[in-house]
Amino acid sequence: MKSDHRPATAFRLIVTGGGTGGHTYPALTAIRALQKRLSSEARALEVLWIGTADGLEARVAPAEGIAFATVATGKIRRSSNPLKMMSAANVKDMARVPLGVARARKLVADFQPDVVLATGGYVAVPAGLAARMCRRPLVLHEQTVRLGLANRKLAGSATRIAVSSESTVPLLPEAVRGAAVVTGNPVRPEVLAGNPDKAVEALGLHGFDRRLPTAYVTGGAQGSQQINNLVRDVLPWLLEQANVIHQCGPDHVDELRRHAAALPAPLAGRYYLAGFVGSELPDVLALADIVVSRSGAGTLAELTALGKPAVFVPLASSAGNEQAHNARHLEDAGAAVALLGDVTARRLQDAVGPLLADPARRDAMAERARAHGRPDAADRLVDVILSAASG
Ligand SMILES: CC(=O)N[C@H]1[C@@H](OP(=O)(O)OP(=O)(O)OC[C@H]2O[C@@H](n3ccc(=O)[nH]c3=O)[C@H](O)[C@@H]2O)O[C@H](CO)[C@@H](O)[C@@H]1O
Repeated sequence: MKSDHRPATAFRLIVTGGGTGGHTYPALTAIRALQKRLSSEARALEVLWIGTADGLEARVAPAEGIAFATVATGKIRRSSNPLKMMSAANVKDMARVPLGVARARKLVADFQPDVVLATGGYVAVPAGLAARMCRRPLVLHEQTVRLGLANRKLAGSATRIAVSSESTVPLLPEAVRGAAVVTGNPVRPEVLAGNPDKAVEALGLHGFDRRLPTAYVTGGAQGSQQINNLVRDVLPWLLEQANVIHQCGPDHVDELRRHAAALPAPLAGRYYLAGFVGSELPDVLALADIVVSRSGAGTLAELTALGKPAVFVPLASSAGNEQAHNARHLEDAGAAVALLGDVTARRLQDAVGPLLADPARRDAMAERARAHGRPDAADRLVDVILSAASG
């Protein structure tokens, strides 16, 4: 018998963005949330991710079974010195931009997406421009308070600009403000579902003293030399009162391990070093009573969605000093401690010590952090994508 029910056509999405975790994970989370929404309507999703060969997205997308294509991009190294801006590396990279746009244009023309979603990072520029050339709806997602460089370039071409904070809207150029929608910054759902005991098992943390609080120290995907040095300087003191999981960046593990070899036995058992925390991240966050961290937008979205007391050591050279802004914003809300300016080991001790000693203070801070979380950000971004597709 002939059925009247023809399968609805698949929704076709091109995602572009990446480089760091801050641009990659929101894209991944949006894809998964869109998939879930569409499958509840018995509709399929077809996705193509356009990224760079050496960014985090080149590992994340294929691991999730997402079709992945690369384009040449121009990574412009910012400098206040105009001579440095014209460095050989910058000039060479700028020359690659037209190549990237041409390739992206072909990819977009062939794939015919319903929407192109750009989540920032310099790779987003060619595919974003290609969306406009091929007259496909372009949705930008911005994680930070001020638009990043790629999103600034694309803002004039965007159908919608999804932003993570209300305070972004007045900072947008007036001509594009009408396209802004506040969604929040999507957090991977698994990050919100960690289990502390699993972290102990998976990482073999059997030397941890569970009567003590646990501190998770993280410098972002590459690690932070500054945070590593600070922690190294206070390590014996810190381990007297806490277990410590220290994510230090893949390039710094050996050096820190050599340093830790001098720790006496009970303290050494309470110290766990990792270059990068992969699938265990949710469980590590669940185990953590406090977090010492850079204040990138992705990390902040996760810590506020979870409600974790944090001590932030912002990256001073982040674009527009946005990490300092992020950290100060949460400190003003009583949800974190922000160590701005010159951070010494003494300042870190003075910030971390009272928190480790006072569970009630940690709880109050966690509560205030949670008030800033937006666990529904992925769903809101899906609404924006679907509405952009329907014109
Ligand atoms: C140096 C730089 O340009 N930083 C920017 C970059 O941050 P960057 O990507 O470095 O940092 P974010 O805090 O935004 O995101 C890091 C992500 O990686 C995850 N993670 C980290 C370490 C680890 O071992 N395992 C792991 O999974 C974190 O949980 C988080 O999801 O993009 C952010 C969002 O646009 C900006 O706010 C930052 O200023």
